Amino acid sequence: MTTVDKPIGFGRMHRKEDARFVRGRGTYVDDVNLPGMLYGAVLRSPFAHARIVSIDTAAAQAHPKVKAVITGQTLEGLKLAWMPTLSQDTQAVLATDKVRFQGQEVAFVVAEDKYAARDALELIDVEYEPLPAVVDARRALDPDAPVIRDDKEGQTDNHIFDWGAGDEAATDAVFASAEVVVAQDVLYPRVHPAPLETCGAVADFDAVTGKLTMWCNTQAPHAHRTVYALVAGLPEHKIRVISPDVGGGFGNKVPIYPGYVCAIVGSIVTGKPVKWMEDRSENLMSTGFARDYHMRGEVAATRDGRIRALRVKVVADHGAFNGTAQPTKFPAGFFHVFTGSYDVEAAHCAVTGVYTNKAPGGVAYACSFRITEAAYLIERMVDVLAYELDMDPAELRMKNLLKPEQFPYPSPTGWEYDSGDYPRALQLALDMAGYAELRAEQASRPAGGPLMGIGISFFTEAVGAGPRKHMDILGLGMADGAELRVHPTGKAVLRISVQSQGQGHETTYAQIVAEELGIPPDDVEVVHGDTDQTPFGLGTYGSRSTPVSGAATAVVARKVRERARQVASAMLEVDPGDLEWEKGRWYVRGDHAQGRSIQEIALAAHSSLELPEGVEGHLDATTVYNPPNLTFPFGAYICVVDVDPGTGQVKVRRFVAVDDCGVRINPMIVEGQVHGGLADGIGMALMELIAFDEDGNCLGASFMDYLLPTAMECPSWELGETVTPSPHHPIGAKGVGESATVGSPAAVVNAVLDALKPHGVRHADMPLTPAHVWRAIQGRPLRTDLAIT
Ligand code: PCD
Ligand SMILES: [Cu+]
Repeated sequence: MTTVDKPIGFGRMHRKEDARFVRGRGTYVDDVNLPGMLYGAVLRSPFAHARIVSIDTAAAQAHPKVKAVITGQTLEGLKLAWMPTLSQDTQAVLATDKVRFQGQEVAFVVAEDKYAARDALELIDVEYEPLPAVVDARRALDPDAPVIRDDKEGQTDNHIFDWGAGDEAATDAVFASAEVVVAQDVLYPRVHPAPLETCGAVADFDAVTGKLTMWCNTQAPHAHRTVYALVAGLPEHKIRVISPDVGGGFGNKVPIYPGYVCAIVGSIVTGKPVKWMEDRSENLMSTGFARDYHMRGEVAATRDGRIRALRVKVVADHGAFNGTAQPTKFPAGFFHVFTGSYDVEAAHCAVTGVYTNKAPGGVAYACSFRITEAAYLIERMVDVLAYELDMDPAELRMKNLLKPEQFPYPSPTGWEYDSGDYPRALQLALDMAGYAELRAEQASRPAGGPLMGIGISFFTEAVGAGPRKHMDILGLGMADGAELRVHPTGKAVLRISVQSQGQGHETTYAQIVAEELGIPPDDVEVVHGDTDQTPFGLGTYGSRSTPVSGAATAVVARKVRERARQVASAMLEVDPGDLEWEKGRWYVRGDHAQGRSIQEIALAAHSSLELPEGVEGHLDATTVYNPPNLTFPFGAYICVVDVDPGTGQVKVRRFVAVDDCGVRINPMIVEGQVHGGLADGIGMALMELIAFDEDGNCLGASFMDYLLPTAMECPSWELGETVTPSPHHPIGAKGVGESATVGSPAAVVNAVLDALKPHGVRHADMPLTPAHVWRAIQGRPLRTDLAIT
């Protein structure tokens, strides 16, 4: 496929930011070096659960290069020992009373260089009194389970919340009369977003001006600034958060971590800038994990394969502090989109959140708040039903998919899917895969030999949070601002509140301006990631940038276009109503030659030209976009695997992915996003797992144990597309950044289990490592999340 160098608008344009990235000239947090800068390091708990008896910092303080040692006690004096989480819980910045997970922050050393800071950690003497740990979420509510959050008044167990959606009575009624009911326990194990760049910050507090400048690789600079203002009591206008180039976020860089607060305190107490960068193990052990949902799904159906109702119960492991990032009203995120892409009579889910002695998180790792868990569950359950009915999983899906004429579709759990043509996408995927031939190949395999499996998944996402009426984070509404200014010479600057972590926003947002105004994308500079330079907005996660900020960009460009019309009417001395727009130019209706380009108009807007009453001059506009609904991208995925029954080794032979994200701004970038997510899916389905032993020791704290997929595990992707524009989005686009991560794990797992069908295996949990597959074939599947089974 060809990549056009310079489309004026949508198209396969090379990424503008790559000019600096491929030359190694990006600026990441760790590239920020300030005069006199000091370095911080965190002392972490070796225990999952222990009382702190004493902390002796004298020897560390005496280290010649150490400038400060901060403990929970220091912070208590500043009322900073605890901070609010994004789920209205509290989290220890540095532990005072107890440590509650292995790797928890206990002390912070500030020194002249990073080596001295790390050395001094070993000089701190902490006396711990170990306590029994809660490791298994399903045991967290046992009456004899140790209470983890005894810091919280009135908390006498490990219960966080109960939440449900749908109509329980109606669902139970359908189940009571159903011809077929299948039930299955399904685990979505704890995984980690594992961005290549770990989390970090440089805090620079200027005692003279009282201004704090915080370089931090956050996905949500404005939200962070507001929270710092609230937590530290600093005036918000005296805080500047700069999120420079970010080496991957994947939800890991949404929360505020104790290290950030410590860097700020370190800078305040030393009067010097302080850098804190975590290492790989710290990132995997202590920052926001994802999933950890213990689900029980039930399907009620007719014998001929009509899905009638769904019932789900979930125990959600939130770790030691409820630090889940999601809109306030939704403690289980958007999990209630679990009815997926199917037309069901009734559905109900009940989710119970519990504390365990594990790192806090539950971040939306490529999943728009628990949508990945939901999509995985329903797609696994459909295959369990197919197994039970001995029906072809493609046929079963076709039979139950929503029909195009049902949109906008009100779901039984309260969503309104904006648009879709599901059968078309599934048919395209089946055709691309050559489904009938694959099944024929499978049927012709001799028994006892190598196994082959074909797995299908169909997913619907709800992305673009969100309408202010329903969605906020810590009380902050989820609308996003945009400002566009066209300079006298026709070049433009767009300022947006979202922040790219590799998605290519500097290119695609310039393309949206180009599409709407006809200014070449190279002439549009996109400014983001700096709270002093950009309008307020909640940041990039949940694939919300295109649905919200992309819409804001189109709207603000259209406002500028209307301003340009007024100026053009003065230039051409005609009524504005007699002007017609074509990309980049206003012209007189009926006289195409009489017109002015957007660049000519920009110059005139800054000139001495007499402008009509009420037109102020210059060419700029601002807007705040509050989306009317989320957007609902969808897709059909087919995975083909070969399984060696002797070793349990799985090889992904082919992967067909048909995605519909509405109008594509830059198809090349969209395909790159899909490639990344498909690799993610293979990783989670086959390799990735943060496991714990019975004492709560984290067993996956390096890339030797936490296995990431590489090109070796990935086939050459086969991509297809359909385009169903979002009816409420100004350019018809839907988010896509997370689609493939949401949709692909089920396709891989369904393929492996399809291969194991001759061995009578109906279900096995991720990750399907060789050992686990081999045991499943022997009829002895493992609990994958615990090393103790
Ligand atoms: N239709 C359409 C859509 C879209 N697009 C494009 O694509 C991209 C993406 O988008 P979206 O979907 O809107 O998304 P955003 O918001 O931007 O982003 C976010 C996402 O993104 C993804 N992807 C990526 N990539 C990279 N490179 N890196 C990173 O980090 C990342 N991450 C991941 C995640 S996870 Mo979360 O945070 O968990 O919630 S969420 C997420 C951008 O550029 C845009 O513009 C286009 O073109 N078209
Ligand atoms: Cu931050």
